[in-house]
Amino acid sequence: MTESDLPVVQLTPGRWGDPAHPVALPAAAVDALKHLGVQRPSTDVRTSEETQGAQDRPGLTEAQVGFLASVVGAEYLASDLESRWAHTRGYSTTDLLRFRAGDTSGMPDAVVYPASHDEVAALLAGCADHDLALVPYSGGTSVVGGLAPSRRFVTVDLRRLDQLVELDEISRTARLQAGVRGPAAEAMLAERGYTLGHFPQSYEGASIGGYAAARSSGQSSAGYGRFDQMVVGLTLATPRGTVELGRAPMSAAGPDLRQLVLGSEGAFGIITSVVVRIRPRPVERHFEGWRFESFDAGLTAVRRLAQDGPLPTVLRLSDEVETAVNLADPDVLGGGAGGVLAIIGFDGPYNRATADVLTAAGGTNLGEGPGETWRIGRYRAPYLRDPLLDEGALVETLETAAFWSRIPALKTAVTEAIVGALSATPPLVLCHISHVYETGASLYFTVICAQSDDPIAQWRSAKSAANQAIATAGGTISHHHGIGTDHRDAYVTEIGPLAVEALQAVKTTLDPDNILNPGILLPER
Ligand SMILES: Cc1cc2nc3c(=O)[nH]c(=O)nc-3n(C[C@H](O)[C@H](O)[C@H](O)COP(=O)(O)OP(=O)(O)OC[C@H]3O[C@@H](n4cnc5c(N)ncnc54)[C@H](O)[C@@H]3O)c2cc1C
Repeated sequence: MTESDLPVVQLTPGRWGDPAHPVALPAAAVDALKHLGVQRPSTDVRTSEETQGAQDRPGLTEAQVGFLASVVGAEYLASDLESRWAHTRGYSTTDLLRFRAGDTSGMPDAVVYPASHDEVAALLAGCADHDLALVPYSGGTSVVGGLAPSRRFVTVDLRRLDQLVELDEISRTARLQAGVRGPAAEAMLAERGYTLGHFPQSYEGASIGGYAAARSSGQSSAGYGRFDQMVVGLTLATPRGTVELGRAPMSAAGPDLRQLVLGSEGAFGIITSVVVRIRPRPVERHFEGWRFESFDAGLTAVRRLAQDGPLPTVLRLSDEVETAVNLADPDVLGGGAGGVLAIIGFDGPYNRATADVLTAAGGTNLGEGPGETWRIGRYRAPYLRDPLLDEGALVETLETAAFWSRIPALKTAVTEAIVGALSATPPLVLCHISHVYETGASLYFTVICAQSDDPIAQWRSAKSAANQAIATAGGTISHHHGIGTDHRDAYVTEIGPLAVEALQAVKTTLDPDNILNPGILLPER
C-alpha cells in the first residue's frame, strides 16, 4: 500500500484521525505511564482559559449574512453551532485540551464554503465594507494557533476547491486547487502516473493550500524537498485583487514573490491554487532500519549523506530516548544493546552507495523489518495522542532547525529547558531528525509527562522555556509547523523590528483593512 491508496479522512473535531479506526494504547504503554506518575484524570473538563459562552455572543448581522450568502449561496453559508464548533482552532495539544473543556473562545461566527477563485476574491473584496474578518481554512490541521485570530471572524473553508486543474506532462507540473487534501492530490496524480511526494504526518487531513501557506515539510523531504521547494507558481486572492506568480521555474526578475507568499499563513491573501512540480510515480520503494551506537554517531552519518550524498528519499534518525520508547521490539537493535535507530527509504531502486556511507560511518544494517514497520505505522502514531490524553498524560511536539554545527548544543539546550520547566512532572523528551540539508537539519521533539491540574498552563511554561532555549542556541522558532499565534512573539523577536515593519507594509498594501487572519503570523497593527 502506498500513500495514493490512503483515503481522505474526515477529521472529527477535537480528536485526531479517522474515527472509524481508533488506535488503542498498548498495555505496555499504559504501564510505562505509571512510571511517569500519570493518573487518569477524574474529569477531562479542565482549563485555565476563560470559557466564553458561544451562545452569549451576538451573531452576524442581517447585512453580513446577506453579503456572505450573496457570494457563496445561502446553502454554502453555515452558522449552526456544529459547523462553527468543527472549525474551532486546530489540532495542537492545547487545542485538544480546550476542545475537551468546551472552550468556545476560538469559534468562528460562521463558515463559508466558496467554490471558486472568483468567489474567494469576491468575499475578500466585500468583507471590509461589512466589517468581517476572515480566516482561510484548508485542512484545519494547524498546530500553532493558525486558525484562531485575535478578533471575531468568519471561516473560509476551501474544501470545494478540490480540483486538479491541469497537468503539464512536458514540464512535469500540475495546478492543484487549495482545498485538495493530501491523499486526494496523490490519487489524482497517480491516475496519470505521477506523484507529488509530499507526505507530512498530517497527510490524512491537511491540504494543498495549508501546505503552501505554512511551508509544510513531509517525511520524504530528503528526496522531494519541502513543500515550498515543490511550488513553482501560485494564485493569491487578496482584498485588493489577484496576484499571479510563477511565470517560469526560475527568474531573475526581482525578488521571488512566491517565497513571500509561501509561509504567509493567510496574512496577505488566500492562495486559491498552486502549481507544483510533479515526478513519475516510483515503481519500487525500499525502506530499511540502521543501528548506530549513539545519536551523535548517527548524526555524523546523516550529515555525511546530506552533504556528500547520495541522499535517500527518506532519512530519519531517532535519539536514544525515542528509539527506546518507539521500538515495539527492543531486540531489533541487537539483543537490547542500546543504540539508536535510523530509517532510510528509497522511491525507486535501492542505492547501495547510500548504504556504504552509513556502514563507513559505523552503522549496522537491520534490514527491511524496522523500515517497513515505520512506513506502515507512521500515520497511526499521532492517533496515540488522544488515548494518552485520556489516560492523563500530557503529550505534545515542537520542532526547530539550525546549522549542523549548532545541532548538538541546540538539542541539549531544548531538552534541558523542557525537563527544567516540567520538573514537577518529570518528562520523557524524545527527539529525531527527519529533514536534512547540506548546511543543517531540523530537530523534532516529543514530550510526554503526567498532566498537572492545569495542563494548558503546564505546556505553556514548557514551550516558553523551549522557545527561549531555541533562540539562545541559534535555532529558528519553526522549521515546518509555522508561526500562527503561538509562535508570533518569538518570530517577531527572531526577525527583528525592521523586518516586521517590512512585512506589515506588505500586509497593509494587500490587506489595508486587516481583515485577513488578524493577529496570525504578525501582531495586529
Ligand atoms: C497530527 C499532526 C501531524 C502533523 N505533521 C506535520 C508534518 O509532518 N509536517 C508538517 O509540515 N506539518 C505537520 N503538521 C502541521 C500541519 O498539518 C501543517 O502545518 C499543514 O501544512 C497545515 O495544512 P492545513 O491544510 O491543515 O492548513 P490549515 O490548518 O487549514 O491552515 C494553516 C494556516 O494557513 C492558513 N491557510 C490555510 N489555507 C490557506 C490558503 N489557501 N491560503 C492562505 N492561507 C491559508 C490558515 O488560516 C492557517 O493560518 C501536523 C499536524 C498534526 C495535527
